[in-house]
Amino acid sequence: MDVHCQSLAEVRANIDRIDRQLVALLAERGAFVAQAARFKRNSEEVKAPQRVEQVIAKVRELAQALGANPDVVEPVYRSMIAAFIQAELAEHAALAQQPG
Ligand SMILES: C=C(O[C@@H]1C=C(C(=O)O)C=C[C@H]1O)C(=O)O
Repeated sequence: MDVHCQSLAEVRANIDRIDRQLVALLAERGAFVAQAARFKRNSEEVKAPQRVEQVIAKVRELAQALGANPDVVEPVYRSMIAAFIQAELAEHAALAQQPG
């Protein structure tokens, strides 16, 4: 991180720029999470707790490698995945209502 801001406004402009990128990535990630529902038989498979722990371990390693704080990244990811699981459960229930 080599940008040294000269004002709070400059800090916030950078945060706003990054938030736009993050939300775009969340939209893309969410679309793939929704597709996962098609390949699962029940809500336990939707929740996939072993996969959650794999993702957490992976992003903690990535955080170390990329200069992020793993103790910030982990709770952010746990919260994000919990919300995605709720959306995937809703998608799974909607698919179960469809004929065929
Ligand atoms: C997308 C999946 O479904 C859920 C969402 C996950 C995620 O957001 O990374 C991980 C595991 C599951 O809880 C999956 O099983 O891969």
